[in-house]
Amino acid sequence: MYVLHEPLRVQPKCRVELHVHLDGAIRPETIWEVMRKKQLNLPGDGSLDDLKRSLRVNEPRDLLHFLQPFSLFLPAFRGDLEAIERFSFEFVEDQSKESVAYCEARFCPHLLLDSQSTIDLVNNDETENTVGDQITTDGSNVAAKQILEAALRGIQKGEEKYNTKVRLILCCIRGKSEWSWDILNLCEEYRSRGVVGIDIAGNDEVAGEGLQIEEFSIFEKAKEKGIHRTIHAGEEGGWESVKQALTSLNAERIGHGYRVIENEDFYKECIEKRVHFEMCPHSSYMTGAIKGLNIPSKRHPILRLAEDGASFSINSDDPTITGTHLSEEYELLRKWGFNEALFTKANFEAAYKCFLPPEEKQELLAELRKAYGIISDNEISTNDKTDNSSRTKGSGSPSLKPAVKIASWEDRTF
Ligand SMILES: O=c1[nH]cnc2c1ncn2[C@@H]1O[C@H](CO)[C@@H](O)[C@H]1O
Repeated sequence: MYVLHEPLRVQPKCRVELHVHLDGAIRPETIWEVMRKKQLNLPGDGSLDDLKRSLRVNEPRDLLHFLQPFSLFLPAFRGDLEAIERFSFEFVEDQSKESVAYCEARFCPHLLLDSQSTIDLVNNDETENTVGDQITTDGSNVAAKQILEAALRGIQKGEEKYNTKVRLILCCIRGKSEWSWDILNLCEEYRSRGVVGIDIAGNDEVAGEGLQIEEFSIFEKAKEKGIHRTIHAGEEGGWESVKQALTSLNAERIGHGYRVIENEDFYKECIEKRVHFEMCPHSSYMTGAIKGLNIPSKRHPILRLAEDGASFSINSDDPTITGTHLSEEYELLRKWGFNEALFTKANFEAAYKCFLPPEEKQELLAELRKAYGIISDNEISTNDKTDNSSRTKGSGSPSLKPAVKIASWEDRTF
């Protein structure tokens, strides 16, 4: 139960976001400027409006289609440390405006290697590869390490200015196993310098055979080394991919995971084990994840998770592509009947499940308690905090039950 000194309100620094792609959250204005400066082909008549239209995915199709716009704008940033630092800095400013106290942003430095290592994720068309610390003699080939450091510089400057804490998760990419060891090494090397975890993103269709044997050993190693792990699963892949992420890949959290509800027994097991799901409402439509759900009910899985007291967070995924930010995610959920108690719970869940070291996690929790006017930790009915035996089936508190008004995604209003 929540004890409040005053009515809940969205005030600065009361949200925690765990799933947003740094390269999927670049401002269209910045993309436009950088592309113009480099005289790269802009879509349509070259205006910012036409670029925005091309970046945004409006029709729910599939993940492949959803990821298409990345090939339009990522080349503009490849190997450009200044531009990478800039969008990372701007990212923190944008997060601060979204009332975010703490955020874990993810990206794959290798996707931003310069043009010598051009890779088109959508067409899987690659010319040449470089890894971690290779730099050509003329200095033109920027290494993954430098890309990462540029992002970290931008983030640090942003943090100092806007007082929103941001840490990075580095993504392995499906079908790009050759980068994965390098990514693990970067996670280890930069663990006390802003990197808090490892992920697997990308598209199964491009990868063809899905995960390679590499990923299994890498995630085993990550566990051994105490590197935190989250994995994209149950978005395009079925509930089995969630199971694989948890059992074979040692995932601590699941990126998306909507399709977990396709298997009732496994879903219940996840609830019992307090598996955390990083939910991204708008993108869940645009990637076709919701359309493809193999369940009789037409309700969005987040409503089910909320009712069942599951551990989940609310996230924006790829604002550049969806055209929506965190506030719009909250707005959508509010239309579906989410109340302030549910939002509060989701933010505390995110804080408990975040990858910060224990001391910093405690600081974050204290900051949240202050923001929400909560007196004591014992009053917070989040899953990690509460003794399970004292919780009834469901959220544990009637006040946390959403009064779901819009129950089917056919009724959704964007
Ligand atoms: O929803 C998603 N599912 C899977 N992969 C994604 C999603 N959004 C972005 N990326 C991929 O992750 C890379 C690193 O940030 C992005 O470049 C994009 O290709």
